[in-house]
Amino acid sequence: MISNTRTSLLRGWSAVCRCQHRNHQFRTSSSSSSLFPGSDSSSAGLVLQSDSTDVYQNLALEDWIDTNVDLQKLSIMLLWRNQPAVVIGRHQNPWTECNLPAMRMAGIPLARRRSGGGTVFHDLGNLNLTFFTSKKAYDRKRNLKVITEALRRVRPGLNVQATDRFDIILNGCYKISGTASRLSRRSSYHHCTLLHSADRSALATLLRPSCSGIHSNATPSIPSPVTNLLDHAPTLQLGELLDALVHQYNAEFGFSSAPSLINPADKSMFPGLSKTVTELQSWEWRFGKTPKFSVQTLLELTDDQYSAHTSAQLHMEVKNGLIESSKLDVPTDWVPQQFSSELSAVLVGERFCPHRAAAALTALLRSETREHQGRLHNLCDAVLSVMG
Ligand SMILES: Nc1ncnc2c1ncn2[C@@H]1O[C@H](COP(=O)(O)OC(=O)CCCC[C@@H]2CCSS2)[C@@H](O)[C@H]1O
Repeated sequence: MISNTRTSLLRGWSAVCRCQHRNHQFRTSSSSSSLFPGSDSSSAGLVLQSDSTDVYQNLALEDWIDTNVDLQKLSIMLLWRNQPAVVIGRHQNPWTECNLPAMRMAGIPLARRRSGGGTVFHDLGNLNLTFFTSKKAYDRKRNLKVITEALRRVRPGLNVQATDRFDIILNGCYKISGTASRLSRRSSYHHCTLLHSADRSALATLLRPSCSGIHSNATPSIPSPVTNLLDHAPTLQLGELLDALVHQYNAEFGFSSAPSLINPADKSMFPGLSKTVTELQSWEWRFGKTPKFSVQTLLELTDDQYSAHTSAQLHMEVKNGLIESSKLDVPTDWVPQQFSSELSAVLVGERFCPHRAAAALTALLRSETREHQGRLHNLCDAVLSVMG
């Protein structure tokens, strides 16, 4: 087992070496021992840049490095960007954190990362930086200093500061960077965002709750006013920013690494990574990992045929993303009591997901007489709308 991991690790990283040499980007030698210094050598630093913009591949790449690379003597700064995506923290509830219907409509994926903390929006105007070190060398303040110093270097007029909660703010109040981290037994990574030119209106639209009435102790996000660097430094191109970050990382830690472009989809370089991608994409990870929660909400019901309306009370318990119990109180003069009970019963065991639940309800509706169809459909729609 150990030798397998080690073999693939060496294979993977000598491939990084090969790629560096082909591009003449690296000054160091191509032997894997220079990438994995022995116990007597001093620590080394690498700068990597992912050429993927797929959120799952990039999160899996972080995971791969964290598990497969010996970070005791090697620090890495990984730079990466994603196509539009919403990234929630490990212990968060996607239904309270993001606008799932709007994301579905726009084809924007939801990703759950391994680290804790709040929900952020990514697109190509948002740069992500991951700082990998040994647990001993873990130092978020110093990593953020790399960013603030790099910004001051390229645009001395920018007023940027790291805060006590490891955000970076501009002009004393606008957030440009958010932080999260993951510590394992011996290694650590600290990752953060940097808003260069992200779509702020998409950010505001997508980071809204999908439904109200959810009670849980999932980690809530801490919303802040955000801004883009480009709005304050209109000539600051991403390339210039990247160069400054690489320069400052090397200067801060005494390294001399030029960035290497890596492709997380390269199976020979990152064996096993695609399995993590599949896991990160799964419903079970993205939604099923949500801490247990309950929904208690009022449903507004209408009957267009008779211009009538009423309200119903819905109470659900959701565990591992699955409806564990459901209780629906609808006035009995609105729909027969039996239908509300059957509706609740049919949902138990289903995913708290409008598609799955809709399939279950369609079968139930088919078995009903035409008499109440309008109201029954409306009731089912109201229940489904709660699921985002
Ligand atoms: N991209 C981005 N950058 C900075 N701030 C953001 C961003 N998107 C949203 N926000 C704002 O931050 C809050 C959430 O703040 P909160 O402090 O709750 O959470 C975070 O900051 C988490 C940062 C995670 C960084 C990881 C690095 C690589 S993968 S994701 C949100 O409601 C918005 O107001």
